[in-house]
Amino acid sequence: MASTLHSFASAADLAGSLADKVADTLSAAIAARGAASIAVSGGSTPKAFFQALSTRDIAWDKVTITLVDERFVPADNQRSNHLLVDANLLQNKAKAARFVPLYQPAASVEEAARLATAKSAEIGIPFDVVILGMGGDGHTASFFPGGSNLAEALDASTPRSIITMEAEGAGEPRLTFTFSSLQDAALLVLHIEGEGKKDVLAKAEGSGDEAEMPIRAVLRRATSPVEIYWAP
Ligand SMILES: O=C(O)[C@H](O)[C@@H](O)[C@H](O)[C@H](O)COP(=O)(O)O
Repeated sequence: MASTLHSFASAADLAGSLADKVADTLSAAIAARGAASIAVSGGSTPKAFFQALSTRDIAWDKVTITLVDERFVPADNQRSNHLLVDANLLQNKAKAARFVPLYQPAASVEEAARLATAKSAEIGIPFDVVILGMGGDGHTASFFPGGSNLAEALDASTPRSIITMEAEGAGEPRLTFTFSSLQDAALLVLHIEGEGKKDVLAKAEGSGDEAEMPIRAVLRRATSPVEIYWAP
């Protein structure tokens, strides 16, 4: 599917503009069906965007927030994406939103994925908003090159679910929504910052296997247009 690049002079300008766009999309969903959903990424890039979005005046009590992926660590662990969202997005007006975690206290990451899949089923499909990031290796969500379940994660026929992923660059075992769960969001955003990530994007947009740079699956096969938000 087509992608559109939205370039901004600064990260602050991007954060404000993306917060406005997401708030408008969530409000339109609430107006249409009384509810809205958003799945966000972790990492370092989205912090300013989360803080800007948390101040937007929308019916947050009608919004469900979840994560596109999570490290298999509890929410009090510094590596937790839940902790990042709690500290930066579930603040201010957005405190009223419902949050659905991916991490589940379970004997194994596989059992946690089964529990998380069951809990996420109540969110409804497709997501109204999905915010993806991208690593320097071309991963997105927890679709890492060489990942233990990468083929299953990227297969469009894999049912919408949360699966596990282990990979050299991932740190802890991961819990990740599948490509099929994310790729048809009403608003599908890839949020990247810095010249380095722009170079990675240019390489990903070129030829090569999806397995080498899994973001390619989104850029090439997502049914929704990909809105790329970039700032230096
Ligand atoms: O759990 C995570 O780390 C994210 O979901 C991951 O996919 C992230 O979006 C990229 O790794 C980019 O991370 P940065 O924004 O820190 O570069």
